Amino acid sequence: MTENGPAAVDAVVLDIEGTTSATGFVVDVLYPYARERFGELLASRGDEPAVARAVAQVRAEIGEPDADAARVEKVLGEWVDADRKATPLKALQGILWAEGFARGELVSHFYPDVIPVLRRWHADGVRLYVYSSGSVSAQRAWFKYSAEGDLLGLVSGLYDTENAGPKQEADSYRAIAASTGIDPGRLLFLSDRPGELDAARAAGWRAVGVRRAGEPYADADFGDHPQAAAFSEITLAARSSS
Ligand SMILES: CSCCC(=O)C(=O)COP(=O)(O)O
Ligand SMILES: [Mg+2]
Repeated sequence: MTENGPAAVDAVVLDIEGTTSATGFVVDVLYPYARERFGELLASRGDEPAVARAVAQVRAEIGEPDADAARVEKVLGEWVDADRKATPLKALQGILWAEGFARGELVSHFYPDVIPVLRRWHADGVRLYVYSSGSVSAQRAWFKYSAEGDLLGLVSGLYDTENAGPKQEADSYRAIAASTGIDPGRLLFLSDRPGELDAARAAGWRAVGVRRAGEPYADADFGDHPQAAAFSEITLAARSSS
């Protein structure tokens, strides 16, 4: 499909799960990796500022200010089972995943069509950003430890629900646009979830639904959003210096 908006695209903002990468990998590999390590993290590293902060957020969210480590671990497990994109869960997962990637125990997954297109867009001067429910720390590791090596040089910035806000709210996209300094109409968001596409468009962005066979949202109603089954189907309008 061709992205035929009124102006050229200056930057593409990428969702990860279901868009650049397989949900199956996240659910079957990453989730168990973190889940097996929550107990040890909470028991032995609870004083680390990032851990303590996330634990406080979990306690606040469940309305149990005195919840002990075992109770917090149980809640985290329930959130994983429900695939809740809760910010403190993502923060704790991100700590463990980043360490696993750095140790060589994890290698990120990208669909085969993605990296060649990201390299081409980057070479063409299109800026690339990430906006995922996965924490910034997890995103950094995801792009650094891919099967094709370190891809962080392609990426100009990383956004998550902590620094930008929930992915189904237009204000989050307004905040990202302001942070990048790019006109919203020249930002293109790629995502597998119609609710995220709706929010981006409500903020004045362009949006394309990435609808990959076998992904959980492949059969969802994408309304009138343009759609693509792979990045190779997305052609950005020619850019000019004006
Ligand atoms: C490296 S991000 C790990 C994936 C994850 O936990 C997640 O929630 C991704 O959700 P997305 O917003 O990218 O669909
Ligand atoms: Mg997604």
